[in-house]
Amino acid sequence: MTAQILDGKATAAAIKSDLTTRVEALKARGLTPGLGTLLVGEDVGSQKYVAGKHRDSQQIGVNSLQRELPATATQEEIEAVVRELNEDPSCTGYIVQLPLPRGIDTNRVLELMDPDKDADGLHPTNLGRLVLNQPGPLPCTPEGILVLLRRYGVEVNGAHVVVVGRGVTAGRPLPLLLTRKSENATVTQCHTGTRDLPALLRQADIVVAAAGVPHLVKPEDVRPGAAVLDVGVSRDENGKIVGDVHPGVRDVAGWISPNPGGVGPMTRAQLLVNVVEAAERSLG
Ligand SMILES: Nc1nc(=O)c2c([nH]1)NC[C@@H]1CN(c3ccc(C(=O)N[C@@H](CCC(=O)O)C(=O)O)cc3)C=[N+]21
Repeated sequence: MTAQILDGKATAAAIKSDLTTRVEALKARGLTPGLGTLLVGEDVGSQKYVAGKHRDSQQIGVNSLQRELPATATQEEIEAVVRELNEDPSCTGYIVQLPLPRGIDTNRVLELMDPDKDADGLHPTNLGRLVLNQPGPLPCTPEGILVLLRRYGVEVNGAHVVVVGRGVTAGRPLPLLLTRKSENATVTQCHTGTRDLPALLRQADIVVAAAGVPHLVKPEDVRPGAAVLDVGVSRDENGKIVGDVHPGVRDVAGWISPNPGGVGPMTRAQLLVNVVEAAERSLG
């Protein structure tokens, strides 16, 4: 069997086309949404993602506000930019690209953000809203994964989803989304402390690999016909992306998200959804 491709690039393009109409409507009401990014340091991967986010924004008519600080920036300098973005009315949503340099208190920076401008859905208030089933911006990678599964008709209701990884942007919030009544999945969360990962993977209808370990999920660990989503963004010595899913999984799985071209573009699309929705909410 060769897996059906969960095409994140095409799905993201469809989402962006829908958002273009909504941005035009906002502009007609006098509000042009603006996406801010704060990038601290010179990490090549982070620079690429941030550049991609601004390219996407421009495509749908959203303004870009790019803020950059050197890796040597202090806590106070970073917090000053966050305050500036909170107060700037032309910035309707923004993200602080993670990770921040060592020595910076990331949680203090994230808590300082205006939760209503939190385009990542990672502010403690918004993660709290998610736990409490209250409306708010959703974390982009988990929501992007759900939208991709929905678009390709992968059954989530009643499915056993095995999530590998417990990072704040993907692995930890994803089970919160999947176990809402509206999605109704059963989730097993695995991580580096999991005793027999292959045994759990083999039970999964859907595998989400978000551990950041190259080729962690092997073909022999995947149930034939399962859906496999690759969130991994490790890089090899040439700077090429290496996912958490072994390429051989393609011959076993029923659905697979390519990497690049799968979850990454969906993450970026959901970021724009959050920016547009925040702007819509601000107009009431
Ligand atoms: N505050 C914050 N929010 C994030 O959402 C966030 C973050 N920090 N830090 C780092 C991770 C990683 N991440 C990616 C986004 C898009 C692609 C993406 O679009 N990748 C392209 C390929 C890009 C390439 O080839 O280099 C693709 O998959 O097709 C990848 C990775 C967001 N992150």
